[in-house]
Amino acid sequence: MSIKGMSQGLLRWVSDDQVRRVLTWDLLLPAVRQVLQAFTLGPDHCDGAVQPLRSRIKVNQHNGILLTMPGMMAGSSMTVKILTAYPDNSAKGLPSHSSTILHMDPKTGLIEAILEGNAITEMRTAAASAVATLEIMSARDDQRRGKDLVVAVLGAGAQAYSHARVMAHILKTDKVVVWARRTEAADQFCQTLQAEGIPAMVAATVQEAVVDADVINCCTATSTPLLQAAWIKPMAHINSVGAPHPDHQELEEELIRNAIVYTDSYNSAKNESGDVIKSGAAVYAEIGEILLQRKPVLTDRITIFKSLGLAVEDTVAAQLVCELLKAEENQ
Ligand SMILES: NC(=O)C1=CN([C@@H]2O[C@H](COP(=O)(O)OP(=O)(O)OC[C@H]3O[C@@H](n4cnc5c(N)ncnc54)[C@H](O)[C@@H]3O)[C@@H](O)[C@H]2O)C=CC1
Ligand SMILES: O=C([O-])C1=[NH+]CCC1
Repeated sequence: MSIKGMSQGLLRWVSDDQVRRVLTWDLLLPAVRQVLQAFTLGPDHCDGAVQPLRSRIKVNQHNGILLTMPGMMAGSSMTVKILTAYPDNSAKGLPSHSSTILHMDPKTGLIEAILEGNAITEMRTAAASAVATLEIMSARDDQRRGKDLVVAVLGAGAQAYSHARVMAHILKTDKVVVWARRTEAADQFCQTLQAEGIPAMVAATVQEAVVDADVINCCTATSTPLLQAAWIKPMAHINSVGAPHPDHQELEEELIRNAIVYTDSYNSAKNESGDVIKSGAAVYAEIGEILLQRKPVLTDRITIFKSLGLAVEDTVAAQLVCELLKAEENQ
């Protein structure tokens, strides 16, 4: 849909449904791979991304958080995402996260599009986990010897769904084990995945879900550690997307301290990740450094991708969606 806007011409309005219709993993994964590298290259490189640490307002009265996330890709596209996270909303039947992305033309500064940001947030976060997983698990190929992988997904919210879907898309798996606090939510999640042809099954406990897993996706809104070292196979890989706040944790301290820790952004990890800050764990590399071959992939222990979320992931996803919609209109 378009509306007459301040930008003289037509201002595009893009809904989450439109994003879900046009954005595919095959288009998004290479774009997110590129943006993880651009982020590591940084603002002084001609192909680099510009992204300050996001601003964060705690709404203490209502247990909420307001994040503003500006980002620019090498002078070619820029966005600001405004996102609120209100975990208590779920009990009221409201979405826990709500976001909008303003997409601007860097040549003029004019706003070209306003996008609902929920579908993009779900998909680009899962895409970043997928890029990290592929990079790390392909370095582990020897240990797997071509066997199907067991995938675990913890949580049954927006991120859990997108992570289950992207993992089934990128990995050879015959078992996706899901766990959620509420049994009905886990059952519903499992049935939805099965209907999409994903071999899902429900586990009764976190331990049961992760004990045989090669790839674990921790996608809950917990603020206290959920995942324990003793339950996890020595060569497992963990994508940890929850606990993106300095006072939240989803990983037992011993687990993250003894693992090889990758992240999307050192700056975000040291300022925003309770898992990193409270445990004092060392972060080995940004995934961008691995993709740029600045550091080797280390896999001799449990590996963790600690994801905080990059504004420039939203930038490239929004840009891609706008291009796809324009192309559709010009057909
Ligand atoms: N790293 C990143 O880029 C991003 C991270 N996030 C974070 O990922 C997490 C999940 O996000 P969404 O799926 O969008 O949220 P959601 O509200 O849709 O789902 C949250 C899930 O966690 C479960 N949960 C809540 N408290 C729990 C607890 N104490 N123990 C176990 N399970 C619990 C809920 O029952 C639900 O299944 C949140 O912490 C969110 O802030 C969200 C977007 C991007
Ligand atoms: O990057 C993102 O959009 C978010 N990270 C944590 C909550 C939302």
